[in-house]
Amino acid sequence: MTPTKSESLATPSFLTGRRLFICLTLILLGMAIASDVVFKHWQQPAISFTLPLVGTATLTALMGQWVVPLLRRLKTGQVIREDGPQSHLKKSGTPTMGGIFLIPTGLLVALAWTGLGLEQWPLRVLAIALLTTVYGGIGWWDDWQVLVRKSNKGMSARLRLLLEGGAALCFAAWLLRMDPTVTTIQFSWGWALPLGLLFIPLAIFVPMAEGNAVNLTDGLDGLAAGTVAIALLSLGILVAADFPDLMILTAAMAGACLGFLWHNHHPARVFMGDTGSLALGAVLAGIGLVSHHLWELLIISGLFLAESLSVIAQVGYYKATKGPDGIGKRLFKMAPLHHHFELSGWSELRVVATFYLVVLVLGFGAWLQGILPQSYF
Ligand SMILES: CC(=O)N[C@H]1[C@@H](OP(=O)(O)OP(=O)(O)OC[C@H]2O[C@@H](n3ccc(=O)[nH]c3=O)[C@H](O)[C@@H]2O)O[C@H](CO)[C@@H](O)[C@@H]1O[C@H](C)C(=O)N[C@@H](C)C(=O)N[C@H](CCC(=O)N[C@@H](CCC[C@@H](N)C(=O)O)C(=O)N[C@H](C)C(=O)N[C@H](C)C(=O)O)C(=O)O
Ligand SMILES: CC(C)=CCC/C(C)=C/CC/C(C)=C/CC/C(C)=C/CC/C(C)=C/CC/C(C)=C/CC/C(C)=C\CC/C(C)=C\CC/C(C)=C\CC/C(C)=C\CC/C(C)=C\COP(=O)(O)O
Ligand SMILES: [Mg+2]
Repeated sequence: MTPTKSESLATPSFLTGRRLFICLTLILLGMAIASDVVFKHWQQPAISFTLPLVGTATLTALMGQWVVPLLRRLKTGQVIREDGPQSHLKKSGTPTMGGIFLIPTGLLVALAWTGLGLEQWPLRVLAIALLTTVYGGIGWWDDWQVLVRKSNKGMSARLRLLLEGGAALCFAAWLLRMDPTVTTIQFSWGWALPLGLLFIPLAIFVPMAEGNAVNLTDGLDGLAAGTVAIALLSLGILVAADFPDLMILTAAMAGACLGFLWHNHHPARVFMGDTGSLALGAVLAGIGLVSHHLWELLIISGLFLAESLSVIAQVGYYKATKGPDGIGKRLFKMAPLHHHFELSGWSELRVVATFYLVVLVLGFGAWLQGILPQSYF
């Protein structure tokens, strides 16, 4: 029987959450192995993508076997917002705060691996781990407030942005002392932009932007963990040559996302919550800032940027078009962007698979634009 329009828009029959998870695992493994071959990491296995990726993925998946039931017992069931997509109401009660095992596992493996494997004190990894932990703590507090208040109103947005900004400022201060050359933004084709002290507001903006953007993206089963895993590996490939410690951090955190996806792929048994999403944005931002790869990070983060811009545009347009009745107009069926596709008849799986593809293309584009000869521009 031919599928109706909505069914054909919904999910291709072969696509299931588990198959999408397996497909993503194979893609990430392929990216890691190919990069290890190109960089000849086999000569020194401690410095590789594949081993920390696989090791952390396995560890995180095993951790989840214990933590997910614990979160369920602790009644950390997600409060689903009434004004979100109605299709999400059936997710009510899914344990959230899954970031409490995703983030520490990835960071601890990265610290141990770089400390032992590189025989150097992983100061850069430690600083990024600290920023990530603070952002995860802010997210955890927000998740906790939501659970305690049984409403989707967490910590006030103002307080949250203040705490995020403060943490980012401390990180920026450390970074400027550690590496004053970081104030010159490197673009491709030899272009550079010396920002001087203007680097400080940018360095505050990036972690806040990435953290909140990943938080907004964290709205469908497996969406945030999968897209961030791709983004991390894509960034890791770009920094591998000059920053082996940061390469290992990207592989470990991508592995943690992959292990988390074992529990979070559709239908999700756990959500990462703001605990995980804010932290994952922070780790992306920290690596981009420390490695002088903000331009490439911006390209790789294109989907996260689109999700944020969709919210900003929707709210701004709604407020600008409010009539006497206080009702405004909408640019999208619903923001963030993934909800717009859901309300357009796409199944959750179809949106997630498409968004994975988008981030893969962006990651490839970030790499390609860096190797194109300068003569082209
Ligand atoms: C504000 C925002 O963007 N929130 C999004 C963000 O929420 P967050 O708290 O981080 O979400 P959680 O992490 O707590 O929950 C995640 C949920 O995601 C699912 N999930 C997660 C992980 C996973 O593995 N699987 C999953 O399935 C699960 O359901 C979880 O519960 O991120 C969320 C995830 O992406 C987004 O869903 C949140 O977006 C919601 C829908 C939202 O409110 N977005 C706004 C941009 C918005 O306004 N959207 C409207 C639709 C809602 C609406 O009509 N709102 C009214 C009332 C607004 C007033 C109130 N929200 C407020 O803050 O004052 C409305 O009038 N909105 C219009 C557009 C508006 O702008 N009004 C302004 C404020 C005004 O002046 O009136 C839309 O786009 O139409
Ligand atoms: C866009 C950009 C680069 C701006 C720079 C801003 C700045 C301060 C610059 C100062 C220095 C200067 C003058 C620079 C000029 C030269 C320049 C711009 C160089 C560029 C160098 C470069 C390549 C930078 C790239 C940096 C980078 C990687 C950016 C990441 C972009 C991204 C992924 C997202 C951006 C999102 C965005 C447009 C704004 C985010 C605003 C923000 C911090 C938070 C808003 C969050 C939001 C939309 C909604 C809040 C609701 C929520 C998150 C949750 C729900 O809340 P509740 O329901 O639980 O209450
Ligand atoms: Mg959230």
